[in-house]
Amino acid sequence: MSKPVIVALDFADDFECINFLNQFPKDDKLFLKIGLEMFCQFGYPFVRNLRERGYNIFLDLKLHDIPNTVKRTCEMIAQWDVQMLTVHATGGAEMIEAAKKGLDGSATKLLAVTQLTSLGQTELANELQVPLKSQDYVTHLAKLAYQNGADGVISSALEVPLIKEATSTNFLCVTPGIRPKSAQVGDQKRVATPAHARSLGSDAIVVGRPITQAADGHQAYMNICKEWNK
Ligand SMILES: O=C(O)c1cc(=O)[nH]c(=O)n1[C@@H]1O[C@H](COP(=O)(O)O)[C@@H](O)[C@H]1O
Repeated sequence: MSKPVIVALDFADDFECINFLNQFPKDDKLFLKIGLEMFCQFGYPFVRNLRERGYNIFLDLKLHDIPNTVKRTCEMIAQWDVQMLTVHATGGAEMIEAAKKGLDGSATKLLAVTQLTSLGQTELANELQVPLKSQDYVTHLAKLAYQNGADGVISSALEVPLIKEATSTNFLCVTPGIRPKSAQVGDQKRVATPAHARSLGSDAIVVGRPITQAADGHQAYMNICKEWNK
């Protein structure tokens, strides 16, 4: 699969979401992220519906619980034929390993969220009381995820070269916090443009509002793809 631009479907209702998708040509097999907002409202039937329409799905549930609970949840999700699933790396080694075991036999890639892109160095130090530089914390969590069977991580694009060096070039780095030059940064702290993310070695970028809230979502998507694939 070529390196995808994953569109984060953070919509308040499914009608708005389907209208958004209808702007795209039918044969444009998008990679879509279903996150907590839509999953909490529409659940598995919504995931199944989009899979049946031929979209690739990144199910972003950011699981974070005791190993047994996460394993059993992953066993269920393993039946859903989604391409990617997230857990929080801070759930620890045993939890990551349990998640991977739960997905056993499926093609679903397990991605561990490191430091959310909405958290910067100040929040890490003051709120979370983590006495590390952001890049070291992210790299540490990526190594933990790698050593315990995850297929990759979610990080900002800025940490990708360090993660690849500390793990493997094949360890997937999927990066949200993407903002084209003209876009508003909003609640994101560690951001990069599509072109910068590409040059840093991201395997896929996740983009929400710069596409979903654009006046012409399809055009915004095309512009980002063009910059990403340059
Ligand atoms: O796991 C994620 O996808 C995620 C992790 C992270 O660290 N930062 C982050 O922004 N995300 C998700 O990526 C998307 C980014 O959306 P925009 O900020 O609108 O582009 C949202 O759906 C977030 O839930």
